[in-house]
Amino acid sequence: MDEVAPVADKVTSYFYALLFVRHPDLRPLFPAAMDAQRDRLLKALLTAAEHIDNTEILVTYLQNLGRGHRKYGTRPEHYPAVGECLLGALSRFADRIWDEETEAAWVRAYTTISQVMIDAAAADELRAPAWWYAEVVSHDLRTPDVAVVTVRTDQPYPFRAGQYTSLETPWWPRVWRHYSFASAPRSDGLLSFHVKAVAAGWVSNALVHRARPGDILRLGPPAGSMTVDHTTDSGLLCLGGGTGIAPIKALVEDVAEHGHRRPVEVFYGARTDHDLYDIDTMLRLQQSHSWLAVRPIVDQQAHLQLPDAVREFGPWNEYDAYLSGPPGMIRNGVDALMDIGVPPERIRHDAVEDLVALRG
Ligand SMILES: NC(=O)C1=CN([C@@H]2O[C@H](COP(=O)(O)OP(=O)(O)OC[C@H]3O[C@@H](n4cnc5c(N)ncnc54)[C@H](O)[C@@H]3O)[C@@H](O)[C@H]2O)C=CC1
Repeated sequence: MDEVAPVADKVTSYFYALLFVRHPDLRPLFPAAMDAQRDRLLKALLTAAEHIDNTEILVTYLQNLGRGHRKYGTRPEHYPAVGECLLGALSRFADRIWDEETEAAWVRAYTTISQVMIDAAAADELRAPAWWYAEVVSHDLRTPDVAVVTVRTDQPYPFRAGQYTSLETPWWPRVWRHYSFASAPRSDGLLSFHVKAVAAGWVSNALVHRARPGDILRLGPPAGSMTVDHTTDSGLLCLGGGTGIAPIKALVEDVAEHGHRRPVEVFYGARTDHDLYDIDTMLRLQQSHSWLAVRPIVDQQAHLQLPDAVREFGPWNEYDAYLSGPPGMIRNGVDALMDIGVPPERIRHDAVEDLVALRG
C-alpha cells in the first residue's frame, strides 16, 4: 500500500477506466459523476490494509461493506471483474515492486476480502431488503442551510440510536451520502436527519433546498457502532459539533428510554449562536431529565473550540465518550480527551473515513 498511496488518484482513475472499458455492463451501477466514488475505493482498501492484523475489526468492516453494497445492485459475479481490474491498475502503478509473489499475495487478499463481503451480503438478503424507500413527511428549515428532514420508510427499519444510514435522493441517482439518525427508534417508525447544505454538496443541497414532503428517497442499511452499552451504568460524555448533535440527541433519548439514571453530559458546539439550531430541543430534554446536562459552546463567545471547553470540566475518566461532528473536531476531540486521561477504549465516534462521506 505504501507504494500505491502517493499515486492513489492515478491508480483509482485507471482502475475505473479499465473496469468500464472491459465491463461496460457494470457502468450503470456507478453514479454518473465519479469524483467522490474514486476516493471511496481507495479509502476502503486503505482501511482494510490498516486493520489487516486485527481480524475482528477487519471482518466487521468488510461485512458492513458487503451488506452496504447490496443497494448498488452488486452481485457475486461482479467481484472477479473488479479484482482483475484492480490488479491491472496496481501492477501498472506499483511496477517497481510488482512481481509474481506480490501478485499472488494480492489475489489471496482480494479473494478473502470479496468472499467475506459476498457471504455477508448473502446472509443479509435473507433478512433485510437491499434498500428502503423513504417518503419525506416533513421538512423543517432551521437555518438558511440546515434542515431537519423526517421520512417514513416503506418497510420497518430496525436500527440503534447513534447509528447512521446511507441516503440517495431522486435528483442524484446512485450518489449516496451518510446521515446519522437524529432520534432513537420511535414508536411511529419515522426517521429524522439533520442536514447541512455544504459547498458543492449535491445531496445535502438537494435535501435542504429542494426536498419537500412527498419526495421519495432511498436508504441503505444502518451502520456504525457509536451506540450505548446498556450493560454498564457509567456516565456518557457527549461532544456534538454542528449537525453532529443529531446522533447525540438520539443517544440521550436512548438512555432516557432505558430508564437508567446515568449522568449524561452534552457539550453542543457551534460557530455562532445562530448555528445552535437544535438548542431548544436539547434544553427541553435537559428540563425533563435530571441526569442530563447540556452546555452550549459557541466559538465566537468563548474563543475556544468545542474540545477545549471539555477540558475545563470533568474529571471524565469514569465516563464513556461519544464524539460526533466535523472530522477536525473528532480528531482534536479525541486528542483532548486522551490528554485528560479518558482511556482510548472508552472513546467512540464514527470512522473519520465515513465522516467524509457524511458530507456532501
Ligand atoms: N456521526 C457523526 O460524527 C456526524 C458528523 N457530522 C458532521 O458534522 C459536521 C457538521 O458540520 P457543521 O455543522 O458545518 O460544523 P462546524 O464546522 O460549524 O463546526 C461545529 C463545531 O465543531 C467545532 N470544530 C470544527 N472544526 C474543528 C476543529 N478542527 N477542531 C476543533 N473543533 C472544531 C467548531 O468549533 C464547532 O463548535 C459535518 O462535517 C458532518 O458531516 C454530522 C452528523 C453526524
